[in-house]
Amino acid sequence: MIHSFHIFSVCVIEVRSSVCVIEVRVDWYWRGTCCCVFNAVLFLSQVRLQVQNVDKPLYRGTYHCFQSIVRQESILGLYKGIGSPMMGLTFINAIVFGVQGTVMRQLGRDSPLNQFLAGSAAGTIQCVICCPMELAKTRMQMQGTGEYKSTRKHYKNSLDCLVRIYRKEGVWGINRGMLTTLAREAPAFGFYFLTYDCLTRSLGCEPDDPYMIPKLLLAGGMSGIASWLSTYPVDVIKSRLQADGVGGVLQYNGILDCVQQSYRKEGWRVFTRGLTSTLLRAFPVNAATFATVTLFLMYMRGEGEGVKDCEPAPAMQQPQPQQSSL
Ligand SMILES: NC(=[NH2+])NCCC[C@H](N)C(=O)O
Repeated sequence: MIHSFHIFSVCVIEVRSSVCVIEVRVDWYWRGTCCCVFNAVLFLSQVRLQVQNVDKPLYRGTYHCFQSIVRQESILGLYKGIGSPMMGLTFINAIVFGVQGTVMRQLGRDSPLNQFLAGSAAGTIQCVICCPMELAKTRMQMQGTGEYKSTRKHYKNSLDCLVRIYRKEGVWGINRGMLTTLAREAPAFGFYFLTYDCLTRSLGCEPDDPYMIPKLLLAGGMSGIASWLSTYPVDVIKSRLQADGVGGVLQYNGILDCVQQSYRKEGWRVFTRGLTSTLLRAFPVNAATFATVTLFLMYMRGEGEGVKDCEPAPAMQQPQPQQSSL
């Protein structure tokens, strides 16, 4: 059910205050499952490499990380922490594309600055879900490894993790890392939509173009990579702050202390830890996400098959009220 919800979220677009949903074909169910599993497995190596203790490193790189996890925690170890993204991504994607479209309509003019501002607004609002979701994911992924071995069975699952943190630390506790999440997501989503808008315009993604879908996939994948590269160092600090305390001992006294300790111990390279697996994941996941949403919006604008006389619009332009017929 959660897998279909995941694809459902990419198809649920807020259009003119009415939510329209297209039929989700069965084969998209399995694409959603693969997308979520691919997402979670690469998210796992990203966090493990970002947070591991440099004095006693467990992993030498992305591939060694996969090998070690399969050998020490079985193939199921790769799916640690999959629960929270499976639940959270449903609502995050729906919020992101709904808010971005609404803000673009409010801003009126489709310009690069407005694309960046609308994306930043979407990235800021979705942090309400993204921060607790990534806190649970990070803690589930880190428990039972390295110096966290003693916490092997501390949390039963992602929901149990959030409930325990809430009972012990209240609302502040489940929003640990919110400042760094906002510092990462607001600019990242601005670049996410700005890059996609610029690339789809320069590639000329027109409905009657035989290469439209490959161009949409390329533009979406590059937008995901550009957005992660834009604020990746902030993501490393966020992961370290959210993992802090899993073994019971708090290592950092806040964001600045985490930055200073990390840089002092490991140099500037610390801010690229886990970047390979992040970029390996960012391209296909965002290629699929943006292509699906764009094709859906084209369908809603009546630019689909057989409709040739309409004026091609920017890829992410929302349909006019009279076109939203669902
Ligand atoms: N932190 C970011 N780069 N956010 C923008 C991309 C978000 C996208 N849902 C992904 O997970 O790749």
